[in-house]
Amino acid sequence: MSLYEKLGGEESISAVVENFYTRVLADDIVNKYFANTDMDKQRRHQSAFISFALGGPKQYSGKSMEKAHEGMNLQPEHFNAIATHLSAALADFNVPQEDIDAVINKIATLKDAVLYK
Ligand code: HEM
Repeated sequence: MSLYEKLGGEESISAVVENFYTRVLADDIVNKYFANTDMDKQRRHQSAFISFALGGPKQYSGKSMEKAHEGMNLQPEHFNAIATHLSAALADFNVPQEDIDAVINKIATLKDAVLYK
């Protein structure tokens, strides 16, 4: 069973995304990047992406990771902050640590695509 299914599907994923974004927007290391972002649009994108990262049915059809982060020159500290907030959000929903580790490992495969663009 995928982690997506374990969490209970789309509704739970939306709640995780909501929790995740509350954390991101409260964090001065990363929140400045979202100052001019339409957060509803961003949430939809992230929701689709996270569904994919957790093994859900939704296909992400947005921009490539390189294009999505072009001009931001993101650094490892930003990536780590985002990963930490995602971990904490999943922990809030009682996701077991080994499942959280698997999600973070999957997300980490995108590091090169996202950083220094
Ligand atoms: C594996 C890590 C990451 C993933 C999977 C990811 C995923 C995404 C996706 C799917 C989008 C939407 C692209 C679109 O508009 O179609 C996006 C946009 C964005 N990401 Fe990330 N992201 C990651 C890391 C980061 C980090 C570390 C930051 C740093 C703060 C960041 C900041 C942003 C911002 C600000 C936008 C919106 C740009 C705009 O206003 O259009 N992302 N990201």
